[in-house]
Amino acid sequence: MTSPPPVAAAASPLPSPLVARTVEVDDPGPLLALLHRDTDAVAWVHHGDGLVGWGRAASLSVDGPDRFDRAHRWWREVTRHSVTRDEVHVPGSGLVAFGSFAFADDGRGSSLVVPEVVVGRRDGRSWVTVVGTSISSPPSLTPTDPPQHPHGVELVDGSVDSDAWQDVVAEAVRRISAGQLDKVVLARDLVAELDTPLDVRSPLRRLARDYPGCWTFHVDGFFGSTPEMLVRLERGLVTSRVLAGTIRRTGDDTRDLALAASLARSSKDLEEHEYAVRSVAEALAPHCSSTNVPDAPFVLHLPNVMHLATDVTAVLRGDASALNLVAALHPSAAVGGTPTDAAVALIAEIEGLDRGRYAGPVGWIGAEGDGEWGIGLRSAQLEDEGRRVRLFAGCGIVADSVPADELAESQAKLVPVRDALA
Ligand SMILES: C=C(O[C@H]1C=CC=C(C(=O)O)[C@@H]1O)C(=O)O
Repeated sequence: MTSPPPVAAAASPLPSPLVARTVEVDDPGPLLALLHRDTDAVAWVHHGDGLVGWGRAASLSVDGPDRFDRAHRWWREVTRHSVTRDEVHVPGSGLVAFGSFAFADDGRGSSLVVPEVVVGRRDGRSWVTVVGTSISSPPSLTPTDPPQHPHGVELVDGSVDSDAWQDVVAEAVRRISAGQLDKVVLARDLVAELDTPLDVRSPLRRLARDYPGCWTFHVDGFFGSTPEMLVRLERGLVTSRVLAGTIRRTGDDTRDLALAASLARSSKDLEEHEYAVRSVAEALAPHCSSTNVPDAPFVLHLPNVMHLATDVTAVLRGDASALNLVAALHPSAAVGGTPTDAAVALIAEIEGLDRGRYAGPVGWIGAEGDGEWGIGLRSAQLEDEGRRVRLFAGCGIVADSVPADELAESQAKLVPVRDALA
């Protein structure tokens, strides 16, 4: 397929009009197996369904406090000037953009990408969308060469070592006890040094296999498998899966059930969770009606940890897009804290980590404004052309938090990506 020149960036003129065509295809098999190495591969996969894509028909780099609004405006212009023929008409067919955004207002690396080819599957239907400046035929969809698995991986401390990180947590507990704030989420990183550049398809496949109930993603060297859905907007229905409050699994089912029950009763975890749910419900309120927030959380079982979880649902009022909702919701108290401003300021003051896109929104948006945006957790960032991978994990800190327990919890949250690189 011929590649139109990439059209770019915040300050540049709008991209030339795009032509998108979606056709239904036979089931192409595992979506991640269609990705080539060294392409602009993007992925968003959940229980085998989802979207993968490659190539760049258009893209936007956008940083700063108004990154979501600018991305929304750019996308609205791109879609307004595009011509789409969509024979499938399901969420994710037609023109879509993938994106990931920095956690912090001064963070870097936020972008939206419109791939040249997107392959999707949902509820037994599969499709391919081809995007360019003229109509092109869909490519044949066959599994590519298998990825090379990483070897010679060495894990070293990241920005703050584990002892120093416990001191940071203790400082946060002091600030909370002094009444400066109620909750703050503090993160740490580990660095994996590799002998040869990472073929990101390898950890992606492992993550999708081992964490099928999470959303396995990749955009521009940022990848992971997140259990937390910041917001999904589908035909006017808004859903958000809020997670906060964690207990590690032991691998013994009977013991894990007892731990799940203790998590559901833990006042420390319930408090942490309540802040996160409230932040989401309050952020959705101006955009939604009929918001439903269950009275009590359920326990979400993942292979490495269990979380307190609440599924918030609402009906969209007005014409907000998924990116507008992302702008309203980020950072929720699952990754920032309560109150938000005090928590974000404390993170910047004491965390000692450049989060990059960790804990920022990652997902996709369709031409009508529908989309799915997770929180970029259980995630990692490729650096030095894939010779280095930075892994991230964070924990909600409240007045009763114990630094050593938080360190152990962060280690459990690093397991998905660590194992995927093993
Ligand atoms: C910040 C992270 O997790 C959040 C989501 C679920 C549970 C959390 C917790 O119990 O602290 C965190 O709020 C992370 O995985 O890096």
